[in-house]
Amino acid sequence: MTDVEINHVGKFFGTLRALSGVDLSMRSGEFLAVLGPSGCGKTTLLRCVAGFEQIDEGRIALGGRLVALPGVHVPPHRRHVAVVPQEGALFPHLDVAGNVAYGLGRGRRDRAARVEQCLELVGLGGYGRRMPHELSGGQRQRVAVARALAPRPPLVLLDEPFSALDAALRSELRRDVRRALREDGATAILVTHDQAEALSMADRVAVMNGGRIRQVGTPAEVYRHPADVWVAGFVGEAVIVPLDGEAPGGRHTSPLGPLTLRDDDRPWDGPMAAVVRPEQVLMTHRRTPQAGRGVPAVVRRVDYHGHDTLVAFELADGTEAMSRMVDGPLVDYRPGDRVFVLVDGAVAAVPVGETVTRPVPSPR
Ligand SMILES: Nc1ncnc2c1ncn2[C@@H]1O[C@H](COP(=O)(O)OP(=O)(O)OP(=O)(O)O)[C@@H](O)[C@H]1O
Repeated sequence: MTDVEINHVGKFFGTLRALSGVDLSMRSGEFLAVLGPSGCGKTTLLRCVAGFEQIDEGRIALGGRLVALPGVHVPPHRRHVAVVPQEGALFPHLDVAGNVAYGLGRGRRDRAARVEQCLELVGLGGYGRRMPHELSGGQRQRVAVARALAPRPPLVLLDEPFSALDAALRSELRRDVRRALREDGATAILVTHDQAEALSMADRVAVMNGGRIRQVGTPAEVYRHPADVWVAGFVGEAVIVPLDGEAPGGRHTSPLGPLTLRDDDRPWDGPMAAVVRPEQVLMTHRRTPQAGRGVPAVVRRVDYHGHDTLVAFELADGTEAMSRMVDGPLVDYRPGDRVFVLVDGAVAAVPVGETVTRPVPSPR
């Protein structure tokens, strides 16, 4: 296990600034997801931590040891870091056990036992004699994770390791990999553009855009208290409702009806907006007592997802928004239906501007 300190790291590719003032602090055993859209710099950040790229600004320390500083660069093999790439890249001529044993010293007495233990951690106990071409894509990724864990690296870096897999396999593998890392006590950084993956796996999520960290927090913090409108929209679906800018808290009127703001203590500087999550929008066909104050709307689109349904609707003033409801017999909406909507519970208030507004909290 190791702790990670990334201070004000900057990285250029020629004139392109790929990373800018990146600050991140992780405690030993923590699982951090770096979440951001394509091209935001997350792989570059991972490569700087692994030692595959040199940094131009700032510093990186792993386990209290300085490994990167402009002009100072500890090479990857001396950083004690394991990387699980997008597609496992197993050695095709070695069997599963040979792949997993690859990073273990030849003389290790517990070699075979450790290999089997790692295979069991990833749910592949007994697969040691199979060749990589005899495995499914998901099984190959599991072997890649087992291979990374085998030498007990203090830090494991995962670069979109599930992106090539189908949805059902992905969620199963996420759970198993999360458990394996936890049981092994590894500190881990996962890079992903998939918000569900980041929120479901990580202890904390660092949301990145344009080479900068926009917010760091627990999954619930970044979802419920996004730092700004951009983070709100990237981490889950959001209906953004401009606020009038008068009062710092309390109740606000909006096209969606009255809104109660959650972040009452938040400084109110510049234009602000409310972030309404679709699951907070209740929808009924009739004005029930619960939706007595409901606002009339017309259903425009219905996206059925099995476990839930996302209904897009339009208010009288043309505002478009969404309601998410758990699938059930009462969920029966069609485009053109006249309905009533109501926002249930408090909502976050966020600055509209593109600036970073929250300090990066330390995990300690
Ligand atoms: N070796 C390189 N040379 C020049 N530019 C690069 C290099 N590697 C990355 N970049 C650029 O740096 C920026 C960040 O790239 P990076 O791969 O870190 O993004 P990312 O968030 O991981 O994206 P993706 O999810 O698509 O992999 C991009 O604009 C990319 O084109």
